Amino acid sequence: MAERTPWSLAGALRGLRGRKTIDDSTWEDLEEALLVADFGPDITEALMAQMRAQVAKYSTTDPEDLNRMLREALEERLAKHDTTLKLSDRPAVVLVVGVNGVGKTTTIGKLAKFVANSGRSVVVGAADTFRAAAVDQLATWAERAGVDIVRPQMEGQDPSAVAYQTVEWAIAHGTEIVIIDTAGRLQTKSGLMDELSKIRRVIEKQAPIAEVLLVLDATTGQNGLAQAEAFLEHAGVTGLVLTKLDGSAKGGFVLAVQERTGIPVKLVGNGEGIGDLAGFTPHAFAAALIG
Ligand SMILES: Nc1nc2c(ncn2[C@@H]2O[C@H](COP(=O)(O)OP(=O)(O)OP(=O)(O)O)[C@@H](O)[C@H]2O)c(=O)[nH]1
Repeated sequence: MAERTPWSLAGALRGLRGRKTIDDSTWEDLEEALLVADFGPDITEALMAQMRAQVAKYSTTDPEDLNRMLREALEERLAKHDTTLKLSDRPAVVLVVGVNGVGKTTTIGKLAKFVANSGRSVVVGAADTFRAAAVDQLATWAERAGVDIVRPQMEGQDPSAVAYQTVEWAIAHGTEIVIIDTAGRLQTKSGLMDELSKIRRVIEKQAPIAEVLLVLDATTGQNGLAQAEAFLEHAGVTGLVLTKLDGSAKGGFVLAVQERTGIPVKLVGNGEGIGDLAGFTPHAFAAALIG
């Protein structure tokens, strides 16, 4: 993550760092940079208070000190959650959920490749039977990633049946990792949540669920989070995936979303290519954020 990113605060902080001393305009610029980056008012206020207190405590006037303190404060807050993917079960079943268009299918393709690259066998399950095109799209990604796929046996098959068959297939073939795609939208919210809980129940008849990953589009920032509320309330989410960070100026959203939901960010999507997915490391992210 060393390259320049649109979500880095480095540009916004350049003016601040270019000054000889910390003054009133430093604080104004810092506050604006934090708000523009979508940290949200609460975190912005807390960070501002923390930085003012630290600057006073160490009686520094050097903007470089402030920059370093900010990076350390962000890293400390980002590291409050365990951001590692838990894939030690065999099979390790990963359920991927989220509203349509956020990048679910793309993320599954990238994740399949990411896991396969580390030498583990993978099968993906096309349990988004709601849209026929979704199955074909997932099949294309599975092929690119060089992993197996279990498709519905007929159009519109019960998604939980596909999820069940995928896990069954993995157990029969000794496949280590199972990644299941789910529909983003049904007619009603309760229909969607009933379907998800049914998928969970049938999977758990055969294997525990290792991770439920909620995919969020970083370009929509905190507004997009509202759309995902039902998943957060009912889907048993264990980790967040932030997609489209490459096209987003909202680097602060990463911290905001983690603090607001209490759920760790486990993966970050940085582009449309199959290699554009990275695990989430607070130290590296804080460094890239501050620049
Ligand atoms: N720039 C960028 N684009 C992304 C990223 N992830 C996904 N996309 C794009 O976002 C669009 C939607 O991605 P999909 O994977 O089809 O989203 P989905 O959530 O599966 O959508 P449905 O299949 O409609 O439910 C596609 O054009 C992807 O190429 C990312 O990390 N960066």
